[in-house]
Amino acid sequence: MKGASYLLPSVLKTLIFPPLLAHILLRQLRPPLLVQLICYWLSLPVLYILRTELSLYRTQSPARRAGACPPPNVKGRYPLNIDVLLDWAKSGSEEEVGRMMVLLGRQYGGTYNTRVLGEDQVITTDPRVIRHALVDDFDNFVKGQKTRSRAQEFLGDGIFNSDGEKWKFHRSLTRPFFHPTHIRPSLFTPHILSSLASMPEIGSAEHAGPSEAFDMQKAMGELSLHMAVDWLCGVKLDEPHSRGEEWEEARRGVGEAMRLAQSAVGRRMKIGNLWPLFELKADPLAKPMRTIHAFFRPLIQEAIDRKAAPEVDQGKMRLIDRLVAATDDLRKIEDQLINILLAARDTTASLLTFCVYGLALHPEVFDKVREEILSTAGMEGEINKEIIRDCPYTRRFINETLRLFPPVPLNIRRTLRPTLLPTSTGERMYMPANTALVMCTVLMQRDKAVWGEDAEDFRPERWDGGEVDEGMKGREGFAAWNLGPRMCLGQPFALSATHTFLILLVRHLTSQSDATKGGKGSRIELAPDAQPKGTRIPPAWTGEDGKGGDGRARSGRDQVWIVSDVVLAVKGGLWVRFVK
Ligand code: HEM
Repeated sequence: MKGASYLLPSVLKTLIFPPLLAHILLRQLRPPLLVQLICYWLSLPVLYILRTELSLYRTQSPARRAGACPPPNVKGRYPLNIDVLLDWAKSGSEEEVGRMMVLLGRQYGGTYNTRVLGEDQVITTDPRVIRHALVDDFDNFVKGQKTRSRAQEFLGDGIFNSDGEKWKFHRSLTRPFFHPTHIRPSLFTPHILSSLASMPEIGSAEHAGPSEAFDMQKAMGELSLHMAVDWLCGVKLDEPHSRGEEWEEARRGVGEAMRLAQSAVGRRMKIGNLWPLFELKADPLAKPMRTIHAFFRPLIQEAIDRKAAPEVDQGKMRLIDRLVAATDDLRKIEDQLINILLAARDTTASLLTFCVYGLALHPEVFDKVREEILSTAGMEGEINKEIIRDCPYTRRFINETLRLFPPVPLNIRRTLRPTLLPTSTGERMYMPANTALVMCTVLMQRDKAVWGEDAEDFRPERWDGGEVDEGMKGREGFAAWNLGPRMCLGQPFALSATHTFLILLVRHLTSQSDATKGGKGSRIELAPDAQPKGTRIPPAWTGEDGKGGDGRARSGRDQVWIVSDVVLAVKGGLWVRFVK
């Protein structure tokens, strides 16, 4: 049975062992059956509490010996913090979970232990702690066997799902292909132009007044899939092909199949060790994985045939060719392609979506971006790296979007050995071995203690000051690309694609704040009226006057409902329209 190696010990420990122990103890006393049954039942919570207290003691004494303290434990109203778990489960959206984390953070500081059901789970928004885990004590903080086993059928042993030597192998194999020489704006331009042409109004001929509203998030998801598959495999998804019916079906379904596989793995992560019990009836990964294999396998075969051909056109070399040249292991090649498609698609789609959101929400920022782009890139002509380099304000705009809306809002690691966490308050916190650390990048990047009183404001100007060229790698409190040896490899891809997209989009648009300045073109507006039922932002979050509310939605600044659905996304889609 899948996952049995984790499920069985868990079931034994939590459900079988306590009544068994009670049975052995009661054997001599022979109480009436009803008393026996009550004792069996009570044995479950009693043993749970005893184990919890023991593990607490085991953490506190080494912490004291090391001159440190354990992270403060959340003190719920009910034993084992069941109320925290219930609040967590009850809260209808990620926004509410985020708010709970903010509230817990206010009470317990930047690093605390939820200890739900007696299990250590340290949550942090402290930049020092995050830096320690991702950079300074990198070898000790791993993805771990538990995470790996939950994603094994989907990600295999690929870069995302491996640690140690395997991870090093994958990283060094693919790293050269992420060099900016393999990533040119011209690679993205045809896909972006075709995406823009399919948008209402931009695609149509002369049109006055507001256009039909459409879901920009969906459009960005499709665009990112097309760009990533082309870069990985050299295949244009909308071009005719001769790979047969089965591949055609896989081509149409691969985006959705990736989404389903990701959400099945995400669900396993949330459920924990007992996930196999929830998959007894059906394997949620079976169907999506069939589509994903049917998509990639013929492409790998084509790359193998290309390898055998006498002359390979270097200009047309793609990552798939590099993988095929480096190994004969088809499973490894496929794992790596799936991992990188996963890494590239939703993250880029999320960044592009929130860039459009930021432009629509902040007309004055839009006008600055537009002015810079038009004075550097003009209204037409090819886009190249020099043009992108000469758009520093646009880069600041992208950084600010990544700060407030990081596509990967949190990251999880597990300790191999005990460690001392250096915190921003100067205190050192003891973390035992085999303990999960949840790093909430999104909360750290919105934290006033880290970014100042205006942390919740969208202000690209905060990135002024010469650091931009270094990609803000060392900026304390910014980890949208991750930090340290596992830092995102795809940064040049995502940035080049996003700059190219912004340049091409802005060429179609006029000034947002002053129509008289703009000339031809449209403005882009959010279309809350088109938002599907049940996905509009609740009024209590934004407040009557659109300011303040109850503290959620960046204290009422946001006008859409933001959720963390594997990556950061807008609930129900980002509905916008172009207005002449
Ligand atoms: C805005 C877009 C993107 C953001 C914000 C982003 C962010 C991240 C983050 C936070 C990680 C660390 C994940 C972890 O530790 O579990 C990561 C890893 C990674 N990213 Fe990205 N990413 C983006 C786009 C891309 C793209 C376009 C590609 C490929 C074309 C890519 C390839 C990778 C790879 C291969 C890794 C794994 C690195 C490793 O474990 O050594 N990313 N990315």
